Amino acid sequence: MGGCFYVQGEGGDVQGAIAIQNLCKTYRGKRGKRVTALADLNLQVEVGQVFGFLGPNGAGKSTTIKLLLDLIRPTSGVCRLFGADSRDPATRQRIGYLPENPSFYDYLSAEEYLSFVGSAFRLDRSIMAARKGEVLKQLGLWDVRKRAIRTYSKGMVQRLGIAQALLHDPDLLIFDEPMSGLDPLGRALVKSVIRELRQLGKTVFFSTHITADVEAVCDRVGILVGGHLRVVTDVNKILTRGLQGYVVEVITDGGAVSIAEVGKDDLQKELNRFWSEGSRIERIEPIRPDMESYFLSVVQQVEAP
Ligand SMILES: Nc1ncnc2c1ncn2[C@@H]1O[C@H](COP(=O)(O)OP(=O)(O)OP(=O)(O)O)[C@@H](O)[C@H]1O
Repeated sequence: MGGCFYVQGEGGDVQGAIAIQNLCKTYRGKRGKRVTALADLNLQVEVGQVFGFLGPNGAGKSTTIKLLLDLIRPTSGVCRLFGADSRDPATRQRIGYLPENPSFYDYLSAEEYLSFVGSAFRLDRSIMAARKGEVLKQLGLWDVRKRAIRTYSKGMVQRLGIAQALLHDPDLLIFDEPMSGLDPLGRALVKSVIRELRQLGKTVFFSTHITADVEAVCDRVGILVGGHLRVVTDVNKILTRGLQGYVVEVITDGGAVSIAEVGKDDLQKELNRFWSEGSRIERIEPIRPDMESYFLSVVQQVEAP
């Protein structure tokens, strides 16, 4: 098993929003058995990036996030948030956090719960009122704001989890599987919230095992497998490299639709042939590896004997 592969061409702020150095976490499992959840993690996330932390189940994603938030202690290593030690409680003021399985005081309404969160962050009364309205509307919870949380669906609870993370207008959002439990509408909503956060210059770090979500919203991706960070790269670099060929759809002289796969060096030759046969070119699409095939290839490399 090799080390982490940092793809060339990345620079930026030395401190960054997140800087993780030599982070290790070993749990004591059943009968004192040691479980190495994270092995020597080094990772930097720049200010303003949307970073997808991708990995299969049990890869160590939640462990990393809990370490970043000082909810658990590392076996060794350090995490820095905007240059400050993540164990410093003052860093919390700049972070919004969505846990993996959010659960709230469910006898409260969303509005009451957000007031509780706002007071924990010592938000000024008028700012709190304005922010509560903004995030409730942003997450589609305005109409149900006075209902007890226990009457909410799973997706509504998840969206409230994101609303409470945004309430104090933090600079860094750390979301543990933000799209989990959401229907397609909810997923689209959360993706648009993440894009809005990027436009505001916020940094978003979120864990997921859903490759399409990384493809849809992330600037950068880190792939974690079995506690080891395997790759950190720009999402665009994965999506634009490795052209394998083209799908060409043509309408023949006789009006029939024909779809052909053409090798990446044969496009011009094949187009000339179609034209000479009197066919009309309807569609040309490049065939490239998507995030899913890239992710699978990284995981399979690790699993290969
Ligand atoms: N409190 C704990 N005690 C013992 N082992 C633990 C504990 N928490 C996590 N682990 C183990 O550490 C490893 C990493 O778990 P972690 O929850 O960080 O992974 P994950 O990538 O978030 O997984 P998932 O996508 O399933 O949530 C797993 O083998 C898990 O069983």
